[in-house]
Amino acid sequence: MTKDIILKAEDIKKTYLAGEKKINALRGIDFQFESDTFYVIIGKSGSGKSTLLHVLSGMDKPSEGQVFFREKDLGELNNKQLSEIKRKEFGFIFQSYNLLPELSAYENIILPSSIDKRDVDYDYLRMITKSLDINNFIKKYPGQLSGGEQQRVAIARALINQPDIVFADEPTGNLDEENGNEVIKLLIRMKKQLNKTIILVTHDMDIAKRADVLIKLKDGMITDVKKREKLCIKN
Ligand SMILES: Nc1ncnc2c1ncn2[C@@H]1O[C@H](COP(=O)(O)OP(=O)(O)OP(=O)(O)O)[C@@H](O)[C@H]1O
Repeated sequence: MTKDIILKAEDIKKTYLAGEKKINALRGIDFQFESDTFYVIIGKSGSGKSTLLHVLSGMDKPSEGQVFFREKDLGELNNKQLSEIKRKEFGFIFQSYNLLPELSAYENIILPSSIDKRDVDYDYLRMITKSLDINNFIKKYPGQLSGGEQQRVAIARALINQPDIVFADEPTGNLDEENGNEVIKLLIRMKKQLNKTIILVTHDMDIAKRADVLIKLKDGMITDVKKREKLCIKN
């Protein structure tokens, strides 16, 4: 079965200026991301992983090259159109969870819908909170939750608007091994259940082994791409 191309990077370059010095964080990235696939981007510190995730997700602009979400060139969109895509079609998960401490888990989860003044789809909400096993602490506040529980709430929040793509930047970076594994298991389960594309950045080789497609970055360039058949590991 052929899958849709959902996101496309064409000759992406990103240069930062640090004083007089030019840093070539991305040096020509070409890649097509398909729907319903778990991508892991791996590489050493400074190889450009976070920069690539930021550019792919419209959080930052490339210095050169184009990013297409479906047929739309993100660089051609105005701020309003871009924020709409980021709110409705993309979900974000960060290492630091980024939950609002004064809101309960439930209020944090539905926040993206409230911001958009959208009705919450309660059947969908029930399905994701059940799958992520959140219901027994849904009324608690982030300060009352463990790191793993907070990250599960953050995953539910990233999924509430039923995005096509979830971008995750080191989502297990603040978790111990057991909770980190649980979060990855849940992300993979949500991907299968909801047919999402996940693009995840990590240093962790154990997570990398679970990717459908593993992308290796070195010095701002893709040096290797491995598909699951070749990874030969089952989830
Ligand atoms: N805002 C910035 N200003 C200047 N240089 C930057 C900026 N952001 C990143 N860089 C530089 O760009 C290069 C790539 O950084 P990036 O954060 O994308 O790497 P990374 O692979 O995600 O690293 P890590 O695994 O440590 O998070 C590095 O040399 C970094 O120092």
